[in-house]
Amino acid sequence: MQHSFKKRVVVKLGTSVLTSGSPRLDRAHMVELVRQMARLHRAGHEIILVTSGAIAAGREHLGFPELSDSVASKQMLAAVGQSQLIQAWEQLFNLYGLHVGQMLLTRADLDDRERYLNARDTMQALLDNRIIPVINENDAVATIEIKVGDNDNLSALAALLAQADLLLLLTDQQGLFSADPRNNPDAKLIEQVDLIDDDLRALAGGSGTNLGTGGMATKLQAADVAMRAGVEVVIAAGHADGVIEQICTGNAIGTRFNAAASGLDERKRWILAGPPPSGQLRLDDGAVNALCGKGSSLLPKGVTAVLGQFKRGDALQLQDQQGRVIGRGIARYHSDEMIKLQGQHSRDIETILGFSYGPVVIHRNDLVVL
Ligand SMILES: Nc1ncnc2c1ncn2[C@@H]1O[C@H](COP(=O)(O)OP(=O)(O)O)[C@@H](O)[C@H]1O
Ligand SMILES: N[C@@H](CCC(=O)OP(=O)(O)O)C(=O)O
Repeated sequence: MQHSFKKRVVVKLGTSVLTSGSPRLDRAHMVELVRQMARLHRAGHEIILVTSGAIAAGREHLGFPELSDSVASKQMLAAVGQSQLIQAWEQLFNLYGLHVGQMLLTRADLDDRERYLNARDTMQALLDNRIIPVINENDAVATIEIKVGDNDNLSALAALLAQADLLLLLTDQQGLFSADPRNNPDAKLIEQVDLIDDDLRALAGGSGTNLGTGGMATKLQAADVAMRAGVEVVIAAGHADGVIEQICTGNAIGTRFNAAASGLDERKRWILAGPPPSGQLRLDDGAVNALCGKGSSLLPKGVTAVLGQFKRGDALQLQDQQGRVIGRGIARYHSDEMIKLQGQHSRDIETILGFSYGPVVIHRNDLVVL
């Protein structure tokens, strides 16, 4: 095996790959995937596994019980299945003398900066000790409000948390096609993507089965976040021969999303990964140019509208006059204060509010332009 440089790789295995489309975990195929990951690990790469399949494994372990479609039933299946799943991974990696460490995450663990840093430190400690982090969403306890909701987006967040070089989204298709190949036999594989725009998003449908969550749509969301943070992304078939090794050694396979030229620093990765926006700011053209072109901070003068209720420290979405999203940032002022400051000069902040947290409403260190 030829390896140009040692990579930190997040491998996301969808339910579709782990069950091979059947109602059971396909343990024979899991062995093959572990063999590839273990070989890469031995060659010096660092592997982080994001595994789906807890709910499928729970169903299988309980003998396919007749259950209602309630959240509680799914949580019960996830609780049973997650322990089956982690045992399977532990046993399989043990065959190669490797240990795994389980990290069950929810969005709440990543939104809060303190908890995000804790999770990052745990991941780093596992990797420093050559242990394979095995990640899934904490489905057994996570309610809809605090869930990431799908493992594609969760794996992108894991890639940001770990500052990975590469994210592999392995699924039951060869990659992203010009239409869902399940209903469009003429659909063509898209081999290379430099920019994810609305036209591309329109091609990506939901899951074609009731096993997977999110389909290609969530894979594109994940790829978008990861590539902006400087992580290369490949969507490929989990059953293609030696797929993980092939991708890690640079072979063209599946759909490759080129990473943005420069990665983001640690705090900006968290802004991108972390909190869903609590509100929006609409900006005038001058402010949009200053942010996008010159990397400036946002001054109150450039804000034309304040939408939503937010506190100082909350994440905000930034839009241009046409409502297009141009970035994300952390608010320096409360929404009530921001309303009073919009369109005003920075030197008047103290007079208007009776205090000041400084002349900018979002500092450039707290800002990610998309
Ligand atoms: N443009 C597209 N290209 C490829 N697959 C697509 C596309 N649009 C929708 N899909 C569907 O996405 C499915 C893969 O996602 P999903 O079922 O969530 O699997 P996983 O368990 O691997 O996450 C495919 O089986 C396919 O039916
Ligand atoms: N966390 C869930 C899987 C959620 C999910 O996104 O599934 P998939 O689309 O198959 O990657 C589970 O372990 O069953």
